[in-house]
Amino acid sequence: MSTAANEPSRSRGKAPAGERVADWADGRLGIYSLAKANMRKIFPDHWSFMLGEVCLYSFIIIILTGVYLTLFFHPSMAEVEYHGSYVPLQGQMMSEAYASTLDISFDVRGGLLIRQIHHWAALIFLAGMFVHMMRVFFTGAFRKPREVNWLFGFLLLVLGMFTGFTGYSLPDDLLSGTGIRFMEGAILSVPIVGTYISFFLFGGEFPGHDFVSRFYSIHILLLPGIMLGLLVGHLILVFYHKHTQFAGPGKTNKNVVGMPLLPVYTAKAGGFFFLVFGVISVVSAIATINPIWPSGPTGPTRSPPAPSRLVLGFSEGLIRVMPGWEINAWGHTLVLGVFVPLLIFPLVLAAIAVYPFIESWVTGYKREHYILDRPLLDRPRNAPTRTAFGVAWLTVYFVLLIGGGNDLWATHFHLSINAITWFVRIAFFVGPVVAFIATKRICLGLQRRDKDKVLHGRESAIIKRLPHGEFIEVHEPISQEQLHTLTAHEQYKPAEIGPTVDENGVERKVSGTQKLRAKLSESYYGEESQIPKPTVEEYKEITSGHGHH
Ligand code: HEM
Ligand code: HEM
Repeated sequence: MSTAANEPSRSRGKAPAGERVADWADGRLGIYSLAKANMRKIFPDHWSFMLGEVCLYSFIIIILTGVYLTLFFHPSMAEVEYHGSYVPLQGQMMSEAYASTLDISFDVRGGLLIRQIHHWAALIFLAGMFVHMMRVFFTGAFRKPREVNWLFGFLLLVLGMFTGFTGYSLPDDLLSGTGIRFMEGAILSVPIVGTYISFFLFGGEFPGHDFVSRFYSIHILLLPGIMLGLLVGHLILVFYHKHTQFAGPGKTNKNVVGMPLLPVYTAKAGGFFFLVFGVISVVSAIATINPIWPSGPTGPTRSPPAPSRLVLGFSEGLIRVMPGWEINAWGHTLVLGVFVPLLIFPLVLAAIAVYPFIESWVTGYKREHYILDRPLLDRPRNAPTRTAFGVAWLTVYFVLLIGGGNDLWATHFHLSINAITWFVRIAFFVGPVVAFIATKRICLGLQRRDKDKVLHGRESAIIKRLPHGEFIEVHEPISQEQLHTLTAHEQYKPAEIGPTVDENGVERKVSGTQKLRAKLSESYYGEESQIPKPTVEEYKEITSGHGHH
C-alpha cells in the first residue's frame, strides 16, 4: 500500500546521484544561492590578465612539490659522512641537510625532477609577480578602490622573495653558504643591535648549528602560511571589486564585458593551470637549475652563479658597487659600505609600494563613486608621468641587477670589473633621469600618433601620384571601434592653487604642500604632459571634405 504523498516521487524514480549530492550540500551550505549569484560573474578578457593566474598556478605547483620534498629533506646541520651514489663526494663530511638534498637529487625516485620543478616554479612565481605588478602599475589598475589589493600584492612579492631566499639556503651547499654569509654581513652592519640580531637569528656565533632547522620552519610553514592567507584575501578582493577592463565600445566604468565564470572561464583557467604546470615540468626536465653537487658543501670560496640571484640580486648590486666607506669612532666601526645599501634596499621597494597613494594625492583621483565602480584601464601612453616613473624605477632595478652580477658580466663579456662598477655607480643616478625624460617624450609622441590616426586615418602604404605630379600616401579611415578606443580616455585638469589674494585684497596663505601638489599635478596633467584629444569639431572639419586624403 502506498500513500498519495510518495506516489509522484516513485513514478519519477530516483534523482541522479550528482543532483542528490548537490541537494545534500545545498541543505547544509546553501550552495545554490551562492552559485546563482556568482557562477555567471563576468570576467573580462585580455592576455595580460593571465599574469595573475600564472602567479597563482606556480604557487600551487610550489606547494605540491614542496610537500614532496619535505618527505626526504632532513633540516639538520649535524655532521654526517656521505655514502650516496654521487661518487666525487663519497666519504666527505657534510651537514645532514646537504646530504639529504644530494639523496633527493640522486637516490630518491623522481627527486631531482621535483626539486627542479620546485626551483623553476619559484623563479617563475617571482618573475610572474614582478610582471603582473608591472601590468597593474602601467595600466593604473591600482587606483581607487584597489589600493588595498595593491598592498596585499606587494606584501606577497616581498614575502615571496624571502621565502625564495630561505628556500635556497636550506640545502646548505655552497650557494646557500654564500647567501647566508651575505645576509649575516648585512645584519652585522646595523649599528648597536646588529650583533644581537645576528646572535638571535643564528642561535649564537655564525653559522651555528640551528639555522637550517630555523629557516626550515620559516620556509615551509610561516611564510607560505602568511602568503596563503594574503593570497586568498587578494583573490577575494579581485572578485569583490570585479576586474578592471580596457576601454572599448560598450565598456564603461560601470559594467564588465567578458565571459561568464562558469563554464567559460573555469574551463579556460583549468586548462591554463595544466599548461603552466606542463611548461614548468618540461623546462625542469631539460634545464638544470641549482646543481648543488659540483661545488660541494658550504665553504669560504666564491659562490657559484645561480639564476636565483635574479630575485634579490639587486640588493647585492647595491652592496657590490657601494664604495667601502667606514667610520671608526669610540672603538666602534660603522660600515657604511654595507649599511647604506641596507637602507636603500627597502627604499627602492617602498618607492613602488607607496606610489598609488602618492598618485592619488597628487592627481586628486578619488572618484566619489560607488565602491564597485572601476576605472577603465589606462593605456600606458595616456599616463606619461606614471609610465615614465615606472620605467625609471625599472631602470634602477635592472642597473642594480647588473651590479649584482658584475662578476658574470666581466667574465662572460671580457670586461673590466672596475669599469662595470663605475658604470653602475653612474647609471644608478643618471639612468632613471634619462629613462624618465625619454619615456615621457615617447608617450607624448604616441599620443600625437593616436590623434593623427583619429583625424587622418591609418597610413595604408599605398602611394598615389596626383595629376599634377605630387606623390601622396593614401590614408584609410579607421573603424568606429578604433575611433572609440583611441578617444575613450579621460583627460584631467591639473589641480590649481587658485588666486592667492581674495576680492578684498586679503592674502591667502598657501602651504608648501599645496604648492608642491599643484606643481606635481601640473607635471601629470599640464600642457606638457598630455596632447589634447581631438574634438568632435576638429574631426568633423577634417572628415567632411578638404584636408582628408
Ligand atoms: C601570489 C602572488 C599573486 C597572485 C596569485 C595574484 C593573483 C591575481 C589574479 C588572479 C588577479 C586577477 C587577474 C589579473 O589581473 O591578472 C589579480 C589582480 C590584481 N593583482 Fe594580483 N596576484 C599576486 C601578486 C600581486 C602583486 C605583487 C601585486 C602588486 C604589487 C598585485 C596587485 C593586483 C591588483 C591591484 C589586481 C587587480 C587588478 C585589476 O582589477 O585590474 N598582485 N591578482
Ligand atoms: C612561495 C613559496 C616558496 C618558494 C618561493 C620556495 C622556494 C624554494 C627554493 C628556491 C628552494 C631551493 C631548491 C633547491 O634545492 O634548488 C626551496 C627548497 C625547499 N622548499 Fe621551498 N619554496 C616555497 C614554498 C615551499 C613550501 C610550501 C614547502 C613545503 C611544504 C617547501 C619545501 C621546501 C623544501 C623541503 C626545500 C629543501 C629541499 C631542496 O632544497 O630541494 N617550499 N624552496
